[in-house]
Order: sequence, then C-alpha cells, then structure tokens
Amino acid sequence: SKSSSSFLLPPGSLGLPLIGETLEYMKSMNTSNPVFMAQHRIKFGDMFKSKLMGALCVVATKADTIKWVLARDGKQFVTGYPKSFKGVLGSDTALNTVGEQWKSTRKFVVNGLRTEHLRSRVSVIEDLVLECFDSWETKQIVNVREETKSLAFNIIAQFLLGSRLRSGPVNDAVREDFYILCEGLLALPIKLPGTKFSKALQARARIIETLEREVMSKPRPENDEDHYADYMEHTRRENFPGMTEERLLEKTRSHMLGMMFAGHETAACTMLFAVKYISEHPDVLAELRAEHEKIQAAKYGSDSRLTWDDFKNMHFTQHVIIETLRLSTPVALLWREAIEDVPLHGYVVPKGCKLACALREVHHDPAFYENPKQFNPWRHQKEIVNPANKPPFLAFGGGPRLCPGADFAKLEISIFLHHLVTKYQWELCRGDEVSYFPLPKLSKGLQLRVKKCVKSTDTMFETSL
Ligand code: HEM
Repeated sequence: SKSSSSFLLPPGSLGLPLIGETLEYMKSMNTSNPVFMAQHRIKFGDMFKSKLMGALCVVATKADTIKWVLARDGKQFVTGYPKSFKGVLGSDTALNTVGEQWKSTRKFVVNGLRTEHLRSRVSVIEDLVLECFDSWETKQIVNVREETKSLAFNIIAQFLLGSRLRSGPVNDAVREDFYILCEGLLALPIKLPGTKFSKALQARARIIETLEREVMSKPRPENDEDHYADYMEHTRRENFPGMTEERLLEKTRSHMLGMMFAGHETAACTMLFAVKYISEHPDVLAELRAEHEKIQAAKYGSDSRLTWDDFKNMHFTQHVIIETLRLSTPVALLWREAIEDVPLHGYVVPKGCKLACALREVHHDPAFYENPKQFNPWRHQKEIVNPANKPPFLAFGGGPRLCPGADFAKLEISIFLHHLVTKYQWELCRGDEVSYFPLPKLSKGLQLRVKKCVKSTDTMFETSL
C-alpha cells in the first residue's frame, strides 16, 4: 500500500513545507558550480528522496539506474514533468502524453525527422544560418546568446510552419512571447498577476492567437511546411474516440508549442556553449577550423552550399557537439512518475511518486569521464576506437522517449559551426558568469568582438580586451 511503501523511500531531506528543497536546488544551479546533487549524494547516497518543483521525488544520479528507469517508460513509469509544464504548454505535448496518444504523436514526429527529410532540409537550415551571419557583417560585437536564440527559433519555426513564419514582425512577436513562455515553464505554478507563470500563460494565448490569425489562416505556399495542418490530419486519421474538433484544435496547439520548446532552447544553448568552449580552447578551434576548411576547399569555391554528405564528414564537429552537451547538459533533470510501487536498490518508489533522473551527474561522473570538468572533444575519439569503453551519454535522454530531434539538432549546430569558423575570427569579451538554471546560461550572453575572415589562414586577434 502507499503508506507502507513510502516507508521504504531512500534517505533524504524534504526541506520546507510546500516548496521542499526547490529553492536550494535552484540557488545551487544558479551558480557556476552547482553542488546540490553532490552534497546530497555525500549525505544520503546515490539515490535520495527530496521535494523538488513542488513534488515528492526520488532523485537518481547513477547511469545504470537512470537507464533502467528510462527503459521502463510506459511500463512502471510515465512522464512526470512539473505542473507548470502542463499548464504552460498544455497537456498534449509529446513530453506530457502517455499511452496511445503519445504513440500516435511520437510516430508523427519521428516520421518528420527521418534522415530523408533532414537531408532535404540542409539548404533551408543553411539559408537561415547565412542570414544570421550576414547580419554580423555590420556588427563589431555580437551577443551570441541573442544570435543563437533567434537562429534556433527561426530554424524550428521554419521546420514547423515553413516560410510563413520567416523573419519579420510576426516572427518577432511570436519569438518574444515564446521567450516569456519558456520563463514560466519551471516557475512555481501560481496564477497571480505578475508571476512568471501567469505571464507565460498570457504569452501562450497571444502566440496561439497570432499564429492562427497571421500564419495558419494564410494558404500554404507550394512545397512549404505546415506541421500544424499535417498533425491535425494525422490525428484525425488516428480516429481517437471522443476526439471533437475543439479537442483536436487544443491538442494541435499544445503539440506545436511543445515542438517549438523542445527544438529551440536546447539547440540554442548548445550552440552558445559550443562557442564558449571552442573560444577558450584554441587547439579545439584550430582542429575544428581545419575540418571545415577542408570541406570548403573540396567544393572548389567558397560559395558552394553544404550537403548532407558534408555533414556526415564533420567527424570532429560531432565530438565537439557531444562534448559540449556532456559538459553543459542542457536538460539537467528528466522527470518520471511511478505508476506502481517500483522496487529499486532495496527501496521502493511508491506509486504516484516522481523520479528525477539527474543527467548532469552522469556526465560529470569521474568513474566514466576522466577530468570531467575539462572540455576535451578528443575523449570521444577514443570511444570510437574502442566502443566497449563508451561511457554513458544521456543528453538526449534514453529509452522509448529518446529525443527524436537529436540528428536535427546536430545538423543545425554543425551548419552553424561551419559558417562561424570559416567566416569569422573573434575575440571573447570576458566577464561572463556561467549558471545552469533552468538551462545553462551566461550572465552577459557571451559577447564576441568579431572580424570577417579575409583568408582562411588568418589567425585569431592578438590583442586582448
Ligand atoms: C541539443 C538539442 C536537444 C537536446 C539536448 C534535447 C534533449 C531531449 C531530451 C533529454 C529528451 C527526453 C525527455 C524525456 O525523456 O523526458 C527530448 C525529447 C524530445 N525532444 Fe529533444 N533535444 C534537443 C533537440 C530537439 C529538437 C531540435 C527537436 C525537434 C525538432 C526535439 C524534439 C523533442 C521531442 C518532440 C521530444 C519528446 C519525445 C517523447 O516524449 O517521445 N528535440 N529531447
């Protein structure tokens, strides 16, 4: 029973009434060296109970436990994101649905992100990347956070709605509201005027209203994307009992917002941190530049466009991306909820209890990663030489819900890095503080003093700011 099994929860602390240890966790993640998890592990062990984001939970920090839990999605666990997630995005995003509804949405999303589709998207993504870099020509200092946020937004917007949401006032309005929406996702779900949660709900309503008035009501240009209409059509065909048109509309709205969220902040954050790390490691930048200059040189002219095969040849770039994801781990916690009493390491995760998978802890575990705080893309080369030594890498999750957008994200980040290192040289303006809540961020957004490459062999600036 619930009462007897809760007796078998692992040791831990439940903190203050209602909010539990949420503020302590957030405070720690808002520093450059979050120690909340490490300190709890020392005190209570690798699996401990806590109260985070308003819910009693068991926190798992070891790779094997996390992989085991993720593999049991839909069997002993279901997705268990905080209330604020459902409130802001709606309960029909892939991340929030379970059972047949989730399978149907998953099928649709995975199909849209298959290699054949990605292959045909290379040039559209490259157009948007080039648009971003063209705008750097008139700037001496660029703020990488702003640039990557708007680039990643434009890429996912193009993927979902094609050219109808291309840059312009509608794009700006939706994007600005989308940032407000994201701020409310992990806020306490308090609907009082002025709270982040309330502002996020208002932003949600405005986004839907704008999209439906300015985008969806306009005819779809030939060969253009319309994820919205296609998703509706797909769901209609699935013929779920009791699916009224109103319900279908709400489901589609929620799915669209979920896709925008899933495909935007994480990718933007990875681009931002990749730029930070490569700027701090000239040896990595040199090898990265060499890889991309080789790709460019093989095209017999710098104006030639990238192809899927070029992407497949960006081997070192993939190590840089994976290492950036390992070190920064954009999604630090994955949330599940037990649907029955689940015995785990001599304890019981009782039915209804949340389980938080601490991915960051896995990626910083010295048992798997030597010098885990060091940025070292070459460490992933060794794994290829000996796959048996492959350490756990969970930045894209695992089990049935493994991120379906992983290749899409790697593609867009690779194209971004290609044009960055072949077109620009830069110098880092120092003074940024790193913190990690809700996603990894930099206090000043990473400012670069940029200079267009005159010839590919130019070296970095000599002067320091
Ligand atoms: C570097 C970029 C990205 C990272 C680090 C990332 C990370 C993740 C993680 C950890 C999950 C699993 C969540 C869970 O199990 O609870 C996930 C799920 C998901 N991601 Fe990504 N993601 C990225 C990019 C993308 C992109 C570009 C898209 C879309 C184009 C996308 C779409 C999704 C969707 C729809 C899900 C839900 C899957 C499901 O519940 O079945 N992601 N992502």
